[in-house]
This record gives sequence, C-alpha cells and structure tokens, in this order.
Amino acid sequence: MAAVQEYDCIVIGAGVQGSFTAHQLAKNNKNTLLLEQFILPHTRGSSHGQTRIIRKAYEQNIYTHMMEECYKLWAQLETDAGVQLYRQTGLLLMGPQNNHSYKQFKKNLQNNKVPMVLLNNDIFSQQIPYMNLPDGYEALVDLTAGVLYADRAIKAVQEQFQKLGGVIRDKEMVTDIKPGPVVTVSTSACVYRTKSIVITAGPWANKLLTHTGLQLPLQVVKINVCYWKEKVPSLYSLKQGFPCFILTEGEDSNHDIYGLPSNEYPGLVKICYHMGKETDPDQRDKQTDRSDIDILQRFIRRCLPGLVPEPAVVESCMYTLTPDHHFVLDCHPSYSNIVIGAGFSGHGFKFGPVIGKTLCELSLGQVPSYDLSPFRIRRFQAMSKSAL
Ligand SMILES: Cc1cc2nc3c(=O)[nH]c(=O)nc-3n(C[C@H](O)[C@H](O)[C@H](O)COP(=O)(O)OP(=O)(O)OC[C@H]3O[C@@H](n4cnc5c(N)ncnc54)[C@H](O)[C@@H]3O)c2cc1C
Ligand SMILES: O=C(O)[C@@H]1CCCC=N1
Repeated sequence: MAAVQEYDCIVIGAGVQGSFTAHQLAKNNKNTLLLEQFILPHTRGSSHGQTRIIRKAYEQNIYTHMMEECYKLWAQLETDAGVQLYRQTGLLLMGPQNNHSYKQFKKNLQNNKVPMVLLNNDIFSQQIPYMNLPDGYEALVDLTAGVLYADRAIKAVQEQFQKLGGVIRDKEMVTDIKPGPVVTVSTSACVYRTKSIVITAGPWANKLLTHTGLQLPLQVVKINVCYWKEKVPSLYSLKQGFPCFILTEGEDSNHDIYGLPSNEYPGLVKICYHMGKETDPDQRDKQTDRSDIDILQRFIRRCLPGLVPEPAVVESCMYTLTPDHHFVLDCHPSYSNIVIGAGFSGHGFKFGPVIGKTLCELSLGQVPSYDLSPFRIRRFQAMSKSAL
C-alpha cells in the first residue's frame, strides 16, 4: 500500500477557479496539490471551450470593482506565460428602456468611470451594422470588454503553477474527505493528509461537500452552447470589429441572451441563452431540453438577419447556480481549514485570478482583499441544510 502523502494545501477540482487558487497558494510558498477527477484537459465541467466574455459591465459595484484587479492579473499572466489571453472587442449591452437592470448597469459603469459609449438608434445602425436593436430597447458599449481565450488561459495558469513546484494529479477522483485539524483526503489512487483544503469542484460541489456534512442551495443546469452560421463569412467576426453582446431579459424570455463574435470556429457565432434545465453533472448528456434554442432562434430572426437561424453546432457546458446568482467564497461553517469556492452561476470565468487570490487568502487565514459579505454561506441561512 502506498504511503500517505502530505501537502500544505490540497485544491480539489482543476477548472478555472481551482487552477488559479492552486497557483496563488504556490506563489505563497505553499506545497500544493491540485486534484482533478478527469484526464486534463476535459470538456465535462464548466471551464472548457475556447472563449469567455470579460467585462466590467455589471449591475453590482462589487463585481466591477473586482474586475479592476482582474484585468491587471490577466495581463500579468499573459506576460508570465508569453501568450495572448485577452482580445478587446467591447461589450454591446442592450436592455428595454426604463428597465431596472439595464439602468443599474449604466449607473454602475458611470459611477466607476468605466469607458463606455451610449448608442442612439442612428449611431447603433452605423456602428453595429447587420444587427437590429429590438423596438423599445437602449444600448451602450462597455469599451473595456472583450474575449478571454479560455482553454489557453487554463493551460497557462496550470503551467505557471507547475513551474513553481505545484503538483497536478488528474484522473484522480476525490472519494472521501475526513475533516479535522489535519484533513485526510482519499482519492481513487491515494490517501493524502493536509493542513487545509479548497473545494472548487464546480457542478460537483455538493457531492464533495456531503463528506463534510454541508449542502449548499446549488442548482446545476446544462447550457446548450450554440454556434450560428454567418450567411456571409466574417459578417459578425472579431476581425470586422463585431463586439461581444448581452441582451438583458429578452422580449420573450426571462433571462439574458449573450454572444461573442465569430472567431473560434470560422464563420460561426456563439450565441447562448443564460439559463438551462437542471441536470446531474454525471448525467449531463441525458438532459436533452432545447426550449432555449427556440428563444434564440426567434432572437436571431429578429435581430441578426445575417445568421442562419438554425444552430450549426451545439456543445454542452454546465452552470452551478446559487439562488441569488452570486458566488460562494467562504470557509466551511464548521471547519475553518476547509475553504469553498462554488456557485459561479455562469459568470465566474473572468474573475478567475481574483477568485484564486481570495480563496488563497481564506485558506491562509488572511484578511480577504474584498468585502466577502455577498459571497458568504450564511446568506442562505434556512436554505443550507447542515447535517452537523
Ligand atoms: C456555456 C458557458 C458560458 C460561459 N460564459 C462565461 C463568460 O462569458 N464569462 C465568464 O466570466 N464566465 C462564463 N461562464 C462561467 C464560467 O465558465 C464558470 O463560472 C467557471 O468555469 C466555473 O469554474 P469552476 O472551476 O468553478 O468549475 P469547473 O470548471 O467545473 O471545475 C470544477 C472541476 O472540479 C473537478 N471535480 C469535481 N469533483 C471532483 C472530485 N470528486 N475529485 C476531483 N475533481 C473533481 C471537475 O472535474 C472539474 O474539472 C460560462 C459558463 C458556461 C457553461
Ligand atoms: O459572464 C458573462 O459575461 C457571460 C455573459 C452573460 C451571461 C453569462 N456569462
């Protein structure tokens, strides 16, 4: 039988959040192990794929504030790794006139002096040809926004972690956690002992937390990641200057619709609905609901006449939603040496560097750089069922 191995810290889950957390711990001279259940890279969680939107446009000040530092940390990673991870495109935000959420986005951008432009109907048609602004909608552009090259980013941060002596073990599923002043972590291959653990297991968070007697009010949904063909190649391409976009609360939908310019698959534009149907993460492909695609087709027929209104490619990804769609960044209520990063609710990628820094601070018992009250577990109160 293999000897029990010891680490200062073990991070469980090598998606974007676990990878940045492990890197940050290694930067703080902690002997760190990053465990991943699947062979890396894989496409079965929430962090795979080539692109994600990065933006400062948020309704809540805390996110815009965190993004200030995130942009700097993304740039630092680009320099350290010698790869381009960010491409500025701007983010076109469209919302119904007098809509509370849209007004809040605008106000928050203005309060934070984020470079942006307001588009009236005439300017909209000049600046964003081949797109129709829905009747009664307003539009603005967050000029700081753009595309993150997601799969490159994860590879880069994992390589930086390993350069600092960090260890990644993939194809090693955590099967048990025994809390205590020293935590015992059992996997499909080994047993480890460590002073502290960080759980960044994405859609599997509650499955892992069972071992610690905690369940969070998380809902896992499958997202149909749809790519739509341009009728004329490059009409909506990154090279032609087409921006990322978000349509807040579409005319016939309760959730946002968002898109990125064609780039990763030439001639195909990624446009998705910001909600999906519930799934067990281990049974993702059994969830075959496509009602979101009907909503997207109606939107595309009305607003993007240069796209074929039938998805050319549909891939799968998962969101792990909290009831308020804010993250969980906290210590376990009963064990201060178990730190949890979960519930990134479909908008966590861009925050990876700051999430990593924050979870590392919690793990080291340091005062967090940000006010974490919106992200604390206690906000769920009655909802979180602690078996302790
Ligand atoms: C379609 C889609 C579009 C998105 N668009 C954007 C966007 O434009 N901008 C943005 O900022 N965000 C976006 N997001 C959200 C963002 O991608 C997620 O918030 C982020 O990837 C979550 O990362 P994570 O590390 O928490 O989870 P994951 O990436 O799922 O990582 C968790 C990891 O833990 C591993 N794991 C779980 N259980 C175990 C175990 N027992 N043992 C070992 N390993 C385990 C899993 O295999 C997995 O690799 C999008 C998400 C999706 C799905
Ligand atoms: O986080 C993002 O920017 C994207 C787009 C809006 C909905 C969710 N993810």
